[in-house]
Order: sequence, then C-alpha cells, then structure tokens
Amino acid sequence: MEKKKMKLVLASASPRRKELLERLGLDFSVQVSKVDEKITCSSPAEAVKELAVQKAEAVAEELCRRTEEEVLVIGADTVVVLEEKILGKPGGFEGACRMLRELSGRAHQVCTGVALVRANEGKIQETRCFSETTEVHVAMLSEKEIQSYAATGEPLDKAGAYGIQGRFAPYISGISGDYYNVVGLPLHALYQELKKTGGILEW
Ligand SMILES: Cc1cn([C@H]2C[C@H](O)[C@@H](COP(=O)(O)OP(=O)(O)OP(=O)(O)O)O2)c(=O)[nH]c1=O
Repeated sequence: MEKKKMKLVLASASPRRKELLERLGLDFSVQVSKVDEKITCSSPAEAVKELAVQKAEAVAEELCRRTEEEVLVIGADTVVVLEEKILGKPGGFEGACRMLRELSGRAHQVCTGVALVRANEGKIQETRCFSETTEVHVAMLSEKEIQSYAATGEPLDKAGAYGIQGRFAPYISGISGDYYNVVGLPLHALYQELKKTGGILEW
C-alpha cells in the first residue's frame, strides 16, 4: 500500500526557524499566522506552549479549509526567563539596553514551546505540544558593550534582546541544553516528535 504523504507547514515569520527546520532535510512551506497572541498561563513553559498552539492552530484552520490534503503545522514561541520574569522582544534601543543590563553576569533560561497540529477534512484532528528549556550564562557586560550591541539592531526581533547565533556570541560564557532551542527551535526534541507522526519522516 502506498504511504500517505502529509504536507508540512511552518507557521512562523522567523527566518531562523525556517533555517533550523531546513536542517531536518524535510520539504515544507511557510505560512505566517495572523493570530493575536494571548497568554493566560503564568508559568513560562505553559505560556510558550499556549502561544505556539495559537500560531499553529490559526494556520491549520486556514489551510484545511482550502486544501484536501492532510497537513501538519508546526508553530513555536521563544522567551527568555530571568528569575521567573518573562522577557520577550525589547521594543526599541532603550528596552534592549535595559534587558541586556539585567542579563549581564547572570544565568537565565531560554524556553521554547512547540506545537504540532494535524488537520484534514476541514478540521483540526490533533494538537500536540511540548516545551524545552536551555540555560544560558552571560558574561559581565560593560555599558559600552551593551550600547554598541544594542546599536547593531540585532536585539529588536529577538526574545531577551540578544541572538546567541550573532554578534552576541562573544558574551556567552556557557550553555546547558540544546543550542538550537535558544535560536528558536529545539531540533532534537522536534525530530523525536516528528518520528511519532506517520507520513512525515521517510527514514
Ligand atoms: C534568545 C534568542 C532568541 N532568538 C529569537 C527566536 C525567535 O525568532 C525570537 C522570539 O520571538 P518569537 O515570538 O518566538 O518568534 P518570532 O516573532 O520571531 O516568529 P514567529 O512568532 O512568527 O514564529 O527570538 C534568537 O534568534 N536568538 C536568541 O539567542
């Protein structure tokens, strides 16, 4: 019997997430969700899962109305957690400097929630989600280092106002956990989840 193929869709505007998913060697398309993100959960791990589900379900609902094919939609959300306080995107130069001052010389967690939503025959059939946490240690930063990094513009679209994969790399003194989770997608955990989904991985 011929194996049924599922269409894989990444519900994300993040160029990093697209690059990371490409590393699994899968065919997929990208569709950005227009959802109004709302957090009702207080714990960071629950909040990121909630947001990931909102993004993936919004895209899945739209797609399954338009196509006969079975789809699997992946959504994700990343936050930085500093002593239980959630840091999202900084919203400007001053906000970025404030966040970087808070992160300087300390360890924090980066938490990414991932949702996998399967849909066909015009409706969502199954939603699964999980979260992954990585600990990141940031070296002591001088005010000059903070301001010149913030001025690169790199912090603006990133949770916690930094990108481990970019110009902030020299200030990372250590990490514990999945590096790719910090960039926006926990690749190993996602691969394990995809293996449980028939019709996606061919190997
Ligand atoms: C901490 C950290 C975050 N980030 C990024 C990952 C995410 O793209 C972003 C957090 O914002 P998110 O809201 O998780 O994602 P997004 O708005 O970029 O994309 P979408 O919601 O459409 O999927 O911060 C890095 O690229 N490097 C880092 O070191």
